[in-house]
Amino acid sequence: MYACLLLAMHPDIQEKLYHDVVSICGLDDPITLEKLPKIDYAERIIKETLRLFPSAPIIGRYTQGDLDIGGRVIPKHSTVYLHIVYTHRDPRFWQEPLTFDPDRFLQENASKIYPFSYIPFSYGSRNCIGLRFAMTSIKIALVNLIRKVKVFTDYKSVEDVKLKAHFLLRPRDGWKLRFEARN
Ligand code: HEM
Repeated sequence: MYACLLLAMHPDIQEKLYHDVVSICGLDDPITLEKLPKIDYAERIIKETLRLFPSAPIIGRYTQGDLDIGGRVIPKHSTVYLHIVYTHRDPRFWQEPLTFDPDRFLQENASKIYPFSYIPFSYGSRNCIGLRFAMTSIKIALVNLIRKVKVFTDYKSVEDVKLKAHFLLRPRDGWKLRFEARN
């Protein structure tokens, strides 16, 4: 849904994705696993969407011992919350953090991404085991949708979308999305 919102706010990116998808998969051909890697623009769009709107906005950890982070000590038996949204929008790590730019995830730009500044699926031994399944299913859903419909929204910018965190990240004022069939 957030990818739809961002594509609706950026019709140029939506059109580029549409043309990429149609040139690789046609209007009705099944989206096969062989074709999926070729639609790398969709993958970059999803990665950039998960940067701006990580579905799991906050994760928690419990310290089993004192934890020294650059001279600041978090005592043992503390619960620590990591705010993924803030990390993903931190201007120390991301240039123009609120700009939707899928090309941040082009292979040649990947080296500029500061380590651990991008953690939509967390990191380490307890990271998301559904990562690949999630990326593949989101990609298939998005690609299928975008070749059939155009998406519109009343939101003008990322800043416009006020957030609330239930268990998952939600837009406080609703999705404000409209879909129109392509002919
Ligand atoms: C966009 C989709 C998804 C996102 C952004 C996401 C994100 C995350 C994050 C951030 C964590 C770490 C939680 C923590 O460290 O406390 C996590 C854990 C987990 N995720 Fe996902 N997830 C997604 C989809 C899925 C799917 C589709 C599945 C299952 C098919 C799944 C299964 C799990 C499981 C089982 C864990 C716990 C792993 C553990 O504790 O060892 N997730 N996910």
